Amino acid sequence: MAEPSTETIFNKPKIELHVHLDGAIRAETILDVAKRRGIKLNASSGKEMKHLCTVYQPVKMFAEFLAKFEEYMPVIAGDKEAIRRIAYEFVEDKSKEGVIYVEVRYSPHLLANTDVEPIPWKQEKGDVSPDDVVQLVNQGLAEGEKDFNIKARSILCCMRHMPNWSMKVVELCKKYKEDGVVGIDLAGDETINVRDQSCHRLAYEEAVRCGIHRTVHAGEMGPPSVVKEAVEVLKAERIGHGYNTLKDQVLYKQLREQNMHFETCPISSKLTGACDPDFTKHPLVTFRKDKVNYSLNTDDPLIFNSQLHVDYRTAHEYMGFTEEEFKRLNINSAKSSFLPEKEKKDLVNKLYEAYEMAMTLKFEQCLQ
Ligand SMILES: O=c1[nH]cnc2c1ncn2[C@H]1C[C@H](O)[C@@H](CO)O1
Repeated sequence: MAEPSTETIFNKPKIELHVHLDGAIRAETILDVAKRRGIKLNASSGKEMKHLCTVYQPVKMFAEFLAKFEEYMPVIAGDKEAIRRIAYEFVEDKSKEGVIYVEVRYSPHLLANTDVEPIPWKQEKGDVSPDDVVQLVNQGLAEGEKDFNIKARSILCCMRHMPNWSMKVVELCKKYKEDGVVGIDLAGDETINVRDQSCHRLAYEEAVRCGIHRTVHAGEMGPPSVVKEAVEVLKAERIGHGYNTLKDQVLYKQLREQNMHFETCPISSKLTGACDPDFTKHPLVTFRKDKVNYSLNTDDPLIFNSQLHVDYRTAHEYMGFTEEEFKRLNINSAKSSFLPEKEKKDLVNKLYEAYEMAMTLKFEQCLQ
């Protein structure tokens, strides 16, 4: 199968709802920060660094993909300047891809080196707490918004294997609700056996109680039961990936009727081994045919050595997506964003204008 070309396929304003900040760092920045901090790396150029971080072929085990973060997270974590910088540069990179609104996600704990148990990435104890991380990311995103004329909001991740972090995550979502944090997520390996998931559940219950928007990584590697649990127990409003929902047709029908939003990431899904590498067999083909509510996203562009236009081109070349369908999915993405209602409406109208569509078009019509 030929690789998709790099030409931009949908050169219009786009929305991205599923991208990990720590999976979207510039390779050059990692090198630069490592040099400043005196951290030795097995790479001496941006190109070599990128090579170290990239997954080129579908991995056999999801853990192989997650292990890539170990190559560079010790460089960025615990460094205030680096954390602010990656958030700022992220906004610049997204603006260059034609994204006008992005929701970027990360685990505050995985970038901290104090008030986190255990301290991640074998770091020494330092002075950057999960709370500091959120403030630094907020600053970087806000500066980027000003300089690059795009809107950037964030989602804080709980991690599947770290239920003891989850209550702090929801507390941070509450604390920074007016400062750019729009939702909570549950990321990591869905297939691992965590004995006691009750802390995730309690965190999500608190999120519901406080009006914090909720998404959950589910049905990427895990079975449809994980999706069901995400919706029924964790009250997820969107599903991260969700491909395996198709293996339970009753659940799929129910979620379609609910207009559930699926945050799909085609390139990611091939390289993590979540989906058949033949894109003509991708779950997105079915989602498209059924006019489901979904977005197109990069997930971890550093690790997949990719950019958003590659996902769009893949959808066009292998799945037959048309310009009209790209418009439709972006409008649905805007409508499924975690922005407050008024801002959401403004964003949707901005897209209608950019796409030269009638402003009065209703959501229901758009879904047809
Ligand atoms: O595709 C993914 N599925 C599940 N977890 C993921 C994926 N991409 C990144 N993560 C994890 C690793 C990151 O450190 C964490 C927070 O962004 O989320």
